[in-house]
Amino acid sequence: MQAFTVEQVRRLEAVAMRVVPEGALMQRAAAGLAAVVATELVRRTGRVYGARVLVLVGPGNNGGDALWAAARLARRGARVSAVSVLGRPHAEGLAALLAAGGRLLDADALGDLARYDLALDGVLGIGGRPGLPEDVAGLVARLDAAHVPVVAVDLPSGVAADTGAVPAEAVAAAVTVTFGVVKVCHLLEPARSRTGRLVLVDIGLDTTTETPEIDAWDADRVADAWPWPGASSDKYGKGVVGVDAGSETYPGAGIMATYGAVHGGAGMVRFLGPQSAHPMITTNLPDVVFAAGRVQAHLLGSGWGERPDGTQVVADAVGSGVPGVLDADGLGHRPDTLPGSWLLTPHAGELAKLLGVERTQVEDDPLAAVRAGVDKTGATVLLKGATQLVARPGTTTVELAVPGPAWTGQAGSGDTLAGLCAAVLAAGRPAHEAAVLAASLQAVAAAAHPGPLPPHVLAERCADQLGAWWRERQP
Ligand SMILES: NC(=O)C1=CN([C@@H]2O[C@H](COP(=O)(O)OP(=O)(O)OC[C@H]3O[C@@H](n4cnc5c(N)ncnc54)[C@H](OP(=O)(O)O)[C@@H]3O)[C@@H](O)[C@H]2O)[C@@H](O)CC1
Ligand SMILES: [K+]
Repeated sequence: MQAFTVEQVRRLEAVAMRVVPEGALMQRAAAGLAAVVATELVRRTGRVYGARVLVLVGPGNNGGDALWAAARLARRGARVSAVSVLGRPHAEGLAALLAAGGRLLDADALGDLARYDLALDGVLGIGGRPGLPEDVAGLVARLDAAHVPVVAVDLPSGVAADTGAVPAEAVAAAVTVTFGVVKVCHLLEPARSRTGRLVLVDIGLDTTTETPEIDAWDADRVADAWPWPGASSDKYGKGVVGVDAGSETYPGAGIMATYGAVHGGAGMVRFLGPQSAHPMITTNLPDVVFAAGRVQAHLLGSGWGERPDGTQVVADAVGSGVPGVLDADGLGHRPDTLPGSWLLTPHAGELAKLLGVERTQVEDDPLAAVRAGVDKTGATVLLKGATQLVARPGTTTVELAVPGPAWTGQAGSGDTLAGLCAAVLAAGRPAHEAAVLAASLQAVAAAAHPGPLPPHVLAERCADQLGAWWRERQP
């Protein structure tokens, strides 16, 4: 699934408008919206005829879409009330609703909101600035308190369309019906959670002229793209990972990174971290070797803490010409520039530090931040967190890993994820693919189990997930 910016949508719309009659795009949008709302009404109440629908109407075309859709529902017998909450409503849309038997009510004449079966949020669309005026926010809160499900038109009003930020009040929708293309806010938290179930209505926009802002992966694509070993693969074909992670202070990070590399399918793992981790690794992962030698991907930095020789270790690994993953404390030891074959795996705080900005700046616009990480370092960057984003040199498109359950945000998850990334990297995949495959595998495995599970146990579930995918793909 691909997502686009508001500016791109406006360009696509302008191109389409040259070949379709005036108003045609809005009619396509309204027809698709009405069909989704009708299905939703039947699912929730068993009927469209007689169902009560409240339409919140803003001043722009978003309100126009809502009104034209509401007119279609009114013609099918729904009892539709519209309330103009901001500016002047779309004139033709309002006329169509009134002609179809709908009503326009004052905001103070809405009565008990609990009697509405569903509300349509047509307040703001892609022309909206984040946040809602106080009285609109109040009405939205009352609908929420009355448990009235909201279908958002194009996007939940109040969210930032291009970043997914929710800096102030915003609608929380059960369903969002969007038109033409998916927008960034539908895919990135915190706006993603306010989008509910997303339905894309085709209005005939040709997206091939635009570079997508986001390329979002799903589980099937991950399974198809996984570097499955061939019949003649040996351990070098699958890839050897060299793990220099953990420290005497934080031996666990090295152990968990090793769990990730082993369960991510590495052909062999060399553990080059602290001595104190050896007994635990020997007991639980006896296939791991402790001798230095040929590796096809490095993993450095997780749990290093203070590491006096860190800069030299990173420089030597980068200088070897082999790709690698640089995680956590290792990020502070990176050289000025890195090749794109190296993957940095910061969380928001670490990326903020790398960029010399406040953490909130990364959280408010993660797309811009992850791209800035690439510009600053030359490397491929995986920004870890509630939404996991991968940016790389040479393209503005940011890849989005399959999202996982919130409980995976725990100490040690990042170490095992770094190990999973290194396993895919060692199998010969480019850094951006290693990042998105590994992050997605961890998320899918977590979603398949009632967590929370400790990170090293989740690493084992990742291997189970790979096994399940493998079996599904056998003839
Ligand atoms: N593009 C397409 O392909 C198609 C698009 N379609 C539909 O059009 C929608 C976009 O319509 P749109 O451009 O009229 O903008 P929309 O969001 O309705 O409202 C802008 C108005 O709101 C106001 N305003 C903004 N923020 C505010 C705030 N926080 N608080 C208060 N006021 C605020 C703003 O005021 P101003 O900025 O002038 O101050 C302006 O008056 C799109 O989402 C989709 O539903 C479909 O029909 C099919 C084809
Ligand atoms: K809306």
